[in-house]
Amino acid sequence: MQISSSRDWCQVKDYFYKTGQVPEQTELDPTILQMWHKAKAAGLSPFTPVPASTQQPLTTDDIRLSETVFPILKDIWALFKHQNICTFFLNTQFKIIAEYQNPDPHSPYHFLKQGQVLDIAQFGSIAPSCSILSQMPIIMMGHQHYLNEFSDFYCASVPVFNGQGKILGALDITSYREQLASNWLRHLLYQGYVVENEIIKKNMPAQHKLLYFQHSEDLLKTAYTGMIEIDATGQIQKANQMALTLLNTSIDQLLYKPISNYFSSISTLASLEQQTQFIRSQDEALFYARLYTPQMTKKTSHLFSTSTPDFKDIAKLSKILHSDVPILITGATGSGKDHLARQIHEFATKDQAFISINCAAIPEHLLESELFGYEAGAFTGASAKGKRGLIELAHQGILFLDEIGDLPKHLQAKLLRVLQDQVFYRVGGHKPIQSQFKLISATHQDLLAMIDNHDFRSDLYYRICGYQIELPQLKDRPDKIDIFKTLLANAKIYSWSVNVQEQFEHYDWPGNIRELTHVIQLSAALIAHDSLEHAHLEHLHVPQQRKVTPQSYLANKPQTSLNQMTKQLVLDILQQEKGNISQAAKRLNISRTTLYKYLQ
Ligand SMILES: Nc1ncnc2c1ncn2[C@@H]1O[C@H](COP(=O)(O)OP(=O)(O)OP(=O)(O)O)[C@@H](O)[C@H]1O
Repeated sequence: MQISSSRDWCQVKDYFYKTGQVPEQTELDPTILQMWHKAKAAGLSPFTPVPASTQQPLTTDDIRLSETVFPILKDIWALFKHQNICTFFLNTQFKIIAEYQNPDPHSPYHFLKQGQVLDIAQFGSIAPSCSILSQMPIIMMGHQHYLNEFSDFYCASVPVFNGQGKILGALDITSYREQLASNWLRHLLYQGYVVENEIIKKNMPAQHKLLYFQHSEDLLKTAYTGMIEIDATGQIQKANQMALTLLNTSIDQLLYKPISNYFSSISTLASLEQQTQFIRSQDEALFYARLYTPQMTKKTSHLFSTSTPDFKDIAKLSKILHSDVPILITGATGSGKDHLARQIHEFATKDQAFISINCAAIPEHLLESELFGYEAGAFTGASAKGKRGLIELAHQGILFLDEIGDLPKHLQAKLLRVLQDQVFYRVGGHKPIQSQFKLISATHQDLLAMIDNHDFRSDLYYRICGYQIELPQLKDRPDKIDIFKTLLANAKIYSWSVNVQEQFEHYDWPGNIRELTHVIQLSAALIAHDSLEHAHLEHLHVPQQRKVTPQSYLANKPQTSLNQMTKQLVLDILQQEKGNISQAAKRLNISRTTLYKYLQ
């Protein structure tokens, strides 16, 4: 049967629903037909409505897999975003473990959210579940979806494997409008290879090696390379899909066999480590080949982390934020998370609101009303007029959630809903309020460990961590001398001795930039001229022979810890100011609160 219109399709589906068969000669991919059968067996009719979206938490395995998948979804989205697509990865339990799309509350893809399970019994035939079941790439157009509600959707999907024949899930591109899905499929096939190769490389034991081979030398280092993982005895442990195609074999035939069974001319594997050479397969095909011991990339527990954080490139971070990708800044206390968030804001959006809140600093019972606001009379002591919350105030601006790891669990759930729907309710309110903001979050805590301990929601983690930047300790920062000089200049110190710089370089700075700031402020308050000759950092550990003559204010004091030293300085200044806290704080160029902290 030639199906040309929507009406024809409705008739076909109706006939199928009544008889369990499609009219004779209907052109329908057998895999899709199989899915229709499954949907019907589960009690679905083409008229069954799409269920309301519900998200399940991600498991640790899901999180690890999405670590690899997420950057690839970002690339796919960047390439096809003008076609108004949504792209996602569905695991073998049919759960979306990562997605990328425009954060529009009215988007037709509102049900394609991370954590959503798209099982056949509720959603009928969709491309990625078809790919998972058939282990084949697929395009599903309009009415080929079993549910009529999906008849405007066009989708392409490819399966992704783990190098040992096991399917991990499917990459998908979905669009609400008719598009050239075959273009997507070509790109998805390429990205499917990228994911598979990454997974093989990431999970490879240190003593294993990777054989890359291809007919063309140009393809050897691309995603299209054949890749075989070999253990120390030369036995095959894994092979990617391209290797199977090139050798015209199946994974079962290849696994755990000696590599020499497949390549007759491999005499010494070691020579392939030096340079690219020709090797010959059993059926006499010639390949360019090279053996690699991949650099073990340091396994970080953080997702989407930049390998070399680009501190100077605030412009880049600002661009990322303005493409609606939320940024998560991690790093130890005092490493400059708050400072960086403000710099990102200042770079491009000075005239937009920057609303910041430290989730650890506000008592738990006040945090909800601070964030979400409240209606008049919402609770005892509430203002008669009600109050707008910070989320509302951040509309069209930036919301900075500092110490997000300290957000209580019930507020994590509430925040998640705002991030998903951009709509929230004030405490005691019933009117939905819209707020669209860019999100920067920061924490010194290991959120993945918190997820494992059920202290932080994995779905929220994914919402806030579109791009992660980890600020290292001050002592490890490549630009630490620049920071040192900037802070000295801020304190109007324009010259200093070599010794001062050495002290700076030898000390560990456990309190990071905050500690350095305080030390410099103290030094500035205590020096007579604007040159730091011997400084008040002198007590820090510096090789003995390089010390200058002790002339400083603290020269005769015994060596002690930085905190004790700072406290001593504060006490001395306080004494000189006859106990006047304000005067002492002013002279030390620190706040009264900071001064009190030193006195504790
Ligand atoms: N790149 C920088 N250049 C100059 N000063 C900086 C820089 N980064 C941070 N600072 C200064 O260091 C101090 C601590 O920085 P900040 O408050 O941003 O750290 P933090 O990581 O947010 O700390 P915490 O986790 O304790 O909140 C601030 O006084 C800040 O102005």
